[in-house]
Amino acid sequence: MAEPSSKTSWADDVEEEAAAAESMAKPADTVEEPTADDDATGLVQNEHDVNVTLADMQGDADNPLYSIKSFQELGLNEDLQKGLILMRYSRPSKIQERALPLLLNDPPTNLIGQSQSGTGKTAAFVLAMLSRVDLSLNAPQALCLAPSRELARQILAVVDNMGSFMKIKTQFAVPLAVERGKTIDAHIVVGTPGTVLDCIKRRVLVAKDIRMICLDEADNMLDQQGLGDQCFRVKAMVPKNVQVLLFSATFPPKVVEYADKFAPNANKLTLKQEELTVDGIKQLYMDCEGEEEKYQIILKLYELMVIGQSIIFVRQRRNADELRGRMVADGHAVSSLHGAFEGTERDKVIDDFRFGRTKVLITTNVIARGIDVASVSLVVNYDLPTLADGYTPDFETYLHRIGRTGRFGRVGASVSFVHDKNSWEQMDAIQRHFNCRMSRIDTSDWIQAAKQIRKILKSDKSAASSSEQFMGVGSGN
Ligand SMILES: Nc1ncnc2c1ncn2[C@@H]1O[C@H](COP(=O)(O)OP(=O)(O)OP(=O)(O)O)[C@@H](O)[C@H]1O
Repeated sequence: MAEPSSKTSWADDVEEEAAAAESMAKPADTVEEPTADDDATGLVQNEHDVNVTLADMQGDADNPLYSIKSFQELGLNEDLQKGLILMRYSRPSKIQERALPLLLNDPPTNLIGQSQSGTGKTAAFVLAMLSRVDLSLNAPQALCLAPSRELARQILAVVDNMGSFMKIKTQFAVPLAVERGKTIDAHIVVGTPGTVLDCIKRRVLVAKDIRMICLDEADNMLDQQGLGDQCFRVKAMVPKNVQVLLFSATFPPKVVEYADKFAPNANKLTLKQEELTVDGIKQLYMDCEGEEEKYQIILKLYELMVIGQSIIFVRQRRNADELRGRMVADGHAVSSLHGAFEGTERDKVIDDFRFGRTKVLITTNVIARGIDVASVSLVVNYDLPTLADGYTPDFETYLHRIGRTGRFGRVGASVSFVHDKNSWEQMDAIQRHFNCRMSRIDTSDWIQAAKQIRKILKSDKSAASSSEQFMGVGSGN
């Protein structure tokens, strides 16, 4: 495996997980890893302030949510169909409609699935996992790996909800979540790679019946030194004929090699670079005089606007702590979340936000990917995302960050702050990379600026991407 690239603070947060798992006490009875030569949480969320006209979008052939088939036609069993009714999913999105037949076909074939943020990739792989497990066998059969505790927890909730009418047993596998001295007999295990690897090595998780392994945010995991290595080690410890699923909104060229190695001969559902952005997310920017003015502008934004829920992304943990401290001192009710928080503390912060008890969340890249809170209508890039050098723009993270709004056809806006030569260059590069244009919000006239943002957030229908289409469906394309 080639040297993975170094990433931003997101990497710090997830690598902590890896380190924590490694440091868990190892009883003598551990499983030897093959060498390289061997080949309920019941989360629900509030949806206030969100308008969506799904029927129109699902009938529009150019929309990522478009579908021509029903879930029944996709051959899902009755219990799963009941689960979908419970979750109020009436029609599959394009990625669900395309991926499910490929995933459920026999003999099982690997799949690399790409689709824009918020278009329902989770349901696609969760339905596949739930369809493949044999409930009469009380042993782990499907593993789902995600890069953060929050995302693993969210996926687990989807498995539990969708599987409500099945006698499915699930297990959360993140640091300290697996009870000491117990062997995992759950059918589906969802966790972070370090903990899952540790469970297998300690024989807490017996991997011989694993038939499916799914990586969510696969590009991010395979691209990172610690996580990528752990994912490959987990895969080396499950049966060789396992069906591998890789899902993400982004698969940058530098990761394609790892993806092909991890999921050989896969069917591929991919997007072109210019199809990656969701048009329902209006991308804006604000021109700030300097670092201090960024703060004055964020205050103004929250004073003048009534925003459903919003996420403010900053570069590092200390920036999150500082910004939160200042905003709280200035009378704003904001919370913050980053990798230095303890597990249960992290759960509380994210749950408070998910249930609408808090409205503004300041965070690092730790929740840039996958987190699904429907009523987030604004994402602020207080600091634009960069690679570890602090200068090169991190295109994928930008896309995932803004994708925390505009979920499944909803309308949302992102505002990026630019304040110096570097941030201007980064913004330019992002626009060129995605062939998109960010609109300027004039902060010298706040009445106008507030009107402009309000108009965007109030529009009741997104113009979801018109150029979206899947390419290269077929083995090994
Ligand atoms: N067929 C459907 N009908 C209605 N809602 C759906 C359907 N499929 C998914 N959703 C909802 O759409 C939202 C986004 O789905 P999901 O989180 O799976 O997106 P994603 O593609 O994985 O996004 P990301 O790239 O950000 O991880 C969720 O709230 C989910 O419940």
